[in-house]
Amino acid sequence: MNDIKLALLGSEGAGKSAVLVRFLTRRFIGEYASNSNSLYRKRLSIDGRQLNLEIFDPCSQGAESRCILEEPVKWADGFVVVYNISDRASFLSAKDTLRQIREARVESCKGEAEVPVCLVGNKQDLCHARQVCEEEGRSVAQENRCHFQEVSAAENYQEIANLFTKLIRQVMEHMKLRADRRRYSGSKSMAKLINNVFGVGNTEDWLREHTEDLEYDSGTLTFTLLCKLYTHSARFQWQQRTVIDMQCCESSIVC
Ligand SMILES: Nc1nc2c(ncn2[C@@H]2O[C@H](COP(=O)(O)OP(=O)(O)OP(=O)(O)O)[C@@H](O)[C@H]2O)c(=O)[nH]1
Repeated sequence: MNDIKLALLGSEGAGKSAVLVRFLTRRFIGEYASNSNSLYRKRLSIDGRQLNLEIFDPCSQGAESRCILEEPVKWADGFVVVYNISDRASFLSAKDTLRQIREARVESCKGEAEVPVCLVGNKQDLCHARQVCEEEGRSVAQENRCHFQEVSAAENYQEIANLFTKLIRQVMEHMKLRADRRRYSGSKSMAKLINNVFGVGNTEDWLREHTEDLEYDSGTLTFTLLCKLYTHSARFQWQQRTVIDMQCCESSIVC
């Protein structure tokens, strides 16, 4: 089962808790306690996959608020940044939060800035008092390469459910991409190791020549690769049993 961690960020009163509670319960509750950080847990199924969802709703008041960005930015796999369309200051603060997420990710995740984020303009029902036009929100989202959605936690459940579903899908793809990248670099290191230790110039030919007993396990897309490594010169025989992911092995053969 996948664990997915999301964080809601935004200035005080933007409607973070309202948006989140709408998603979790389908209800709009007028007032929320806002003097403490909250962590919500929910199990759900998306595209047939069971997920453990954790959503952090930080308190944006008092002393705790000063450090909220540092922790969620490292902890979360994806972000919902909320502003209030009838409060320009909350929009400017959301812009700044997007910038801080990008910068913090670059620092803490070795250049991996592309964490999934959704910018949300809340309180769409207050459009008579609008201070931020929809186009502005969309363009800031484009600049930051994130998804954008205007919603009203007070009036609409479906848009909020859709935006969370979209974000969770994006997070799952992002996690898969990162795992593939790790596997690929792992397989490259393995090929390098074989080259260094055994002086084999072309890993692809070498693997073909020296690999026996491939045992496929189609269910998990893994197989056991039983390598028998023979030195050229003499009777010295190596046996090494390594479980390698199918994709990993394919990329090691390619490289
Ligand atoms: N009209 C309208 N009011 C909303 C909407 N969403 C939230 N509110 C109201 O805005 C106020 C603040 O909402 P919260 O969800 O507590 O905002 P928050 O961002 O979690 O605030 P903090 O916890 O203080 O950071 C509450 O009075 C909500 O009832 C909305 O979509 N429309």
